Amino acid sequence: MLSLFPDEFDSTKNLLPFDGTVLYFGKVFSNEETEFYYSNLFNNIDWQNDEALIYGKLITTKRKVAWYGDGDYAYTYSKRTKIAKSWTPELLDIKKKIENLTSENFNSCLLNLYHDGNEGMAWHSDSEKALKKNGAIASISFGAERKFSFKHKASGEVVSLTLESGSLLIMKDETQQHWLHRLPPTKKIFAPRVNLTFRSYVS
Ligand SMILES: O=C(O)CCC(=O)C(=O)O
Ligand SMILES: [Fe+2]
Repeated sequence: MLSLFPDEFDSTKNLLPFDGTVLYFGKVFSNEETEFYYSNLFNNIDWQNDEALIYGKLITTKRKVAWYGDGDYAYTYSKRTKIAKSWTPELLDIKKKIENLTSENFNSCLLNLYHDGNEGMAWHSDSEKALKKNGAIASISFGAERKFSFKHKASGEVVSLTLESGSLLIMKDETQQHWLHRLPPTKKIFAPRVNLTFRSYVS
């Protein structure tokens, strides 16, 4: 499609055809902010190797993760429990900006560090019981551009887009009930990507 404004995205247009809402805002941070947050988060976040229990075996992933929030939430993910750390000033600034842009509120953030295209995230939905039902999840990307896909659980229909550095994506309404999402691995990307998913937990 030909567009006069190829860098602008209609953040009111739902990318999903049914059963949920996904809005892509494109780049919402300036190039300077994007560079600043990328290196700040890369260097200062308390990154941990993710651990998952898969068929009873403890697996350590190459991708690194961190969890920050308002309170010391205990968060169970892949059957491992983690306690949220207190916000850094930069994470709070990002959270405020995203809350203003989306008119949503978030109380925690799961961060992912993908060192290169070999690392990704398999099909899943973010629908743990502790998450607010049908609450919005805001996904912010800094660093390498990566493809991101949704797959409808019943029909198998797939919707894909590219997540740019400095961009914001929102998943809300029944999205997590009806759609899986993933970050496919790729042989073509050699640079790291930092991803932040702001979420709302109920205690
Ligand atoms: O890295 C991404 O863009 C997605 C991460 C994700 O789906 C998650 O943390 O649940
Ligand atoms: Fe997810």
